[in-house]
Amino acid sequence: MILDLDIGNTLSKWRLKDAESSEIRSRGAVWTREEWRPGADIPDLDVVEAVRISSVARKAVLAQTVALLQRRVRSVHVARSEPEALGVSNGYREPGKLGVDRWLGVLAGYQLAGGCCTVDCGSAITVDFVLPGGQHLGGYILPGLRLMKESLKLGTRNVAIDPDSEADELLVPGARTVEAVNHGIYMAAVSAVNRIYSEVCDREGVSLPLLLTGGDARVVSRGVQVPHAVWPDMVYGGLEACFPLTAAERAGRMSGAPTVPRRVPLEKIRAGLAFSMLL
Ligand SMILES: Nc1ncnc2c1ncn2[C@@H]1O[C@H](COP(=O)(O)OP(=O)(O)OP(=O)(O)O)[C@@H](O)[C@H]1O
Ligand SMILES: CC(C)(CO)[C@@H](O)C(=O)NCCC(=O)O
Ligand SMILES: [K+]
Repeated sequence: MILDLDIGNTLSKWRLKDAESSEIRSRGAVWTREEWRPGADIPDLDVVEAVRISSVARKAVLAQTVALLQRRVRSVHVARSEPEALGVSNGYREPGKLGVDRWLGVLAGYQLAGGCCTVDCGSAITVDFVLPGGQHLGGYILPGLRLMKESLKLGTRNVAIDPDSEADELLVPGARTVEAVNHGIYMAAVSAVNRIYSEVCDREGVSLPLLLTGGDARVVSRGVQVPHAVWPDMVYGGLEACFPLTAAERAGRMSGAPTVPRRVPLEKIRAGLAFSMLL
């Protein structure tokens, strides 16, 4: 089995992938913490022959995790943001400073769709762009839905946005504090994603496929106007592309990759942008 680990600021997600069949056998998530000890909610390391890790947690968390895993597993691969990989050129002035989850998302997106816009809706919402020739432009980082809510301190932190709500319900004016907060932060997130996407496509003169991932991707997706795909395993896809271990991975196939969303004509994106700028 291959253990893929995506250590975020809040949650550490894992999945076990069968090295022979390429099937995903199990998945889980635990709070990110210093010690990643096997136990409840953590996979059995006896069946693991290789580990691939993406981590944006503090250095100590990664160091402890790697030390623990190296005692039990033969090969442990840790992804890093590089100046260049798999045809993509990192847009950061200091490439190593780009969050590796963003870098892996961009690599997966580029392998799937060529030039694209990748959005990760986690603790932070990040939006990244890579052009059809492989130039990554950099991107945007904004607070995620939960962070926005917690920062308001209005006693609403425990009332999450129902992930099954329709965008229409979430965008109307709230008639109670909890609604005003939930609808406000939802409006902030989806407006930002719509605007950033249109703005950058307009500036670069290209209509790019849009890909969403992260814990809040499904709910944000409902408020995104352009055709797009939700790809829960996008960061894992980047790990597969960087460290291909199975036959399917070596052939360039990533587990759970969606079909590439339909490209909207650039004129339509520009018309939408012009309209929103009139308001
Ligand atoms: N069980 C859960 N626990 C915590 N947050 C959850 C859960 N399910 C969904 N979420 C939502 O997912 C978001 C967290 O997203 P995600 O799981 O992508 O990761 P993260 O660990 O915060 O990632 P990163 O720190 O890399 O942004 C939160 O804003 C929250 O609204
Ligand atoms: C922005 C987050 C927290 C999103 O997970 C992560 O990608 C990160 O810690 N990035 C480092 C800063 C940067 O990407 O510029
Ligand atoms: K993440």
